[in-house]
Formats: sequence, structure tokens, C-alpha cells
Amino acid sequence: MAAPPASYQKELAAARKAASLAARLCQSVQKSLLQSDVQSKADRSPVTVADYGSQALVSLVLKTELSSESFSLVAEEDSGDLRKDGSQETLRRITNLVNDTLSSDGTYNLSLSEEDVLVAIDSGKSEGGPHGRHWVLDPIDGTKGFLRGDQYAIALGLLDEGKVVLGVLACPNLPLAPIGHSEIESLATKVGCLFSARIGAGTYMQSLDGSPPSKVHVSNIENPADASFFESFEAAHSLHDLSSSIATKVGVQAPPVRIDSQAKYGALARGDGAIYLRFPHKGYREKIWDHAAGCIVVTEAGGIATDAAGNALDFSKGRYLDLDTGIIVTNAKLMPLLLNAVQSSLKEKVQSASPL
Ligand SMILES: Nc1ncnc2c1ncn2[C@@H]1O[C@H](COP(=O)(O)O)[C@@H](OP(=O)(O)O)[C@H]1O
Ligand SMILES: [Mg+2]
Repeated sequence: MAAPPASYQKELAAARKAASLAARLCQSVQKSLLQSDVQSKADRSPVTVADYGSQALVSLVLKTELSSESFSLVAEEDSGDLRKDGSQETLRRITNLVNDTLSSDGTYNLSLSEEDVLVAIDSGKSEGGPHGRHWVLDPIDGTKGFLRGDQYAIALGLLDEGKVVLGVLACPNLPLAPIGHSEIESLATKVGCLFSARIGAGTYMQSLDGSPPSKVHVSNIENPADASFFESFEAAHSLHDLSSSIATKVGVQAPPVRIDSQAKYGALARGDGAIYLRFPHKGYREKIWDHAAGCIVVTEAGGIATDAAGNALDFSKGRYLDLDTGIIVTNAKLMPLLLNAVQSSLKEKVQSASPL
């Protein structure tokens, strides 16, 4: 679906601003988390504060920038727990963070109350679906990576009549230089990338501190022996054994590059690697906010994202993606080969699991 060049430009500008400010909020929380030596590994409160703060901020910025009558947001968090007794201190911290971040931007003259913040968070309760426009937000994608001090992303997309028409990925810890090649990585000290894509208009990357955007493209590698592949850092999120068997079958020689969050889609969109494989454990249902922005960032850069049967991802079914097999992303040249390998490895997996 190609759109006229001017379509969704205003929305994309608002999305970039919202995601960049949310990234600033998350960075400040992650920085104090990493500096604190009393932080227990099991303490999820920093990610909780940043998650809610990011969602409130994105919702407020979109509403302020796009003063449209109908606003629908499908997002991960709701204010239920924050309204419970014992959450007052957390809510106070979130409200301060949101206000501090808004005032650091210099263009907003807003001072929000705790109730304003709760209401902003709760505008993310939409069910999405095939009709109308719906924003889709993961306020912090890769919460495990965030807590480890590794990769995470603020992922924001817009659905129009069930199709993703724009997407923004703010990746505060992703190096501006390519990743996945150790000799280059050692030089890659500058981090913080903002990817943005609009339907029919390509994908661009800029630094989160405001460099001019430049157009990016997926890798044009045809020979799998030259390709490297991305997968989740967390083995609980994707079957590493299965992706390793697929990679071997297809002829990939490099070891997997394991990173958290939709930063994988961003890295793929600029050609850092050629393949992304994701195979959740049986029964897991993928949510649309984990893939909507990443998907358009990669497809507008010339890539293809499908389920394991080769079908395009369908974001029109509500809060979940209706698939149970997995997600594969690559360029047009490698896709046929990859799909064959995926299907043959899945078949072997079923055979090895069934009793003789
Ligand atoms: N058992 C599971 N299988 C697959 N994905 C899972 C999962 N549990 C959580 N996730 C999802 O995986 C996302 C992170 O993806 P990745 O592994 O690529 O970093 C999480 O996003 P959040 O961190 O926003 O919760 C979460 O939605
Ligand atoms: Mg997520």
C-alpha cells in the first residue's frame, strides 16, 4: 500500500518527538539505576517507573501535538497497580519525571498532576482492530535489557485501517555505527539511534541527540554464508536451538547476534545483519506493540517480515498478533531460502517431539 508522499507526515513528526522525549526519560532512569550500587537485581521498580513514565509522556505528547478528536492508543501498561495503596511514592516519582522531561524540552508549558499522569497512562487501553486509526506503543520494549544496562527501545507505530502506516524506534543504547562485527564495535562509542518509517516513504535513521536523518536500507547479501543473524538475548523469549538449526541449514556461518528489544529490527533495517529469527515457546501470544513499529521500520527499508508460514504479519486483530509459529525477517533475496529452512526445521522439531 503506497501512500501519497505527504500522508502521515504530521503524525510522524509527533511520533518522533514523543519517542525521543520518552527515550530521554528512560535514559535518566537507567543512568541512576546503573550508578546505584545498592540496586538489587530483582528490584524491578526502576523499569516500572520508566515504563509508566514513558507511556504517560508519549500519550501526552501525541495528544498535545495532534489535537484530534478521536485518540486511540494500544499500549502495554495501565494505571491499575499505581492506584493501589502503597504506590503513592512511585506515582510521585513518575509524575516528577514526566514533568521534568517535558520542561527539559522547552516547548511545553505543562505541569501535570498525579491524576493527569494516571489518565494519560490509561488512554492506552484501546483494543485496536481493523478500523480507524490506533497508535501502538511499547513504552519500554526489552525491559530485561533495560535492567541489565543493555539494549531497549521505545516503539511507537500507527495503524490505519489495520495496516501499520508509520513507526518510530528510539534505541538509546544502540551504537550509531554498525553492530555485529567485533572489529567495528570496538570503535562504536557513540550510542542513541532514532529510526523512523512512513509508508511509501522509506526508513531513516538519526542520532537521538538530533543529527539530520539519513536513509537506511536492509543488507543486500544474497549468500547466506556472508549473513549474520539476530535473535533475542533471552532464551525464554525465543528458541535458540531452533534458530541455530535453521541458520546451519541455510548456510549461515557467523554466530548469532543476541540483543534485546526491537533494536533488532532497527539494526536489520540499516543492514547490520541480514536475518532476524524469533520462535517463542509454545503457547506464547505475540503482542502488536512488540512488532508494529519494528515491522514498518524494516519493510520500508526494503526488508520482509513474515510468520513462519511466510504470511505477512497481521496487526488488525486487536492487541495480539494472531500467529503461533514465529517471526522471520530478512531481505527479498534470502527469504525463499530461509522460509524453506524454517519449515524443514519446524517439521524436524515436531517429528523429534512425537513418540515413535
Ligand atoms: N515467553 C516469552 N516468549 C516470547 N516473548 C516474550 C516472552 N515473555 C515476554 N516476551 C516479550 O518479549 C519482549 C522482548 O523481546 P526481546 O526478547 O526481543 O527483547 C518483551 O517485551 P517487554 O520487554 O516490553 O515486556 C515481551 O513482550
Ligand atoms: Mg515489548
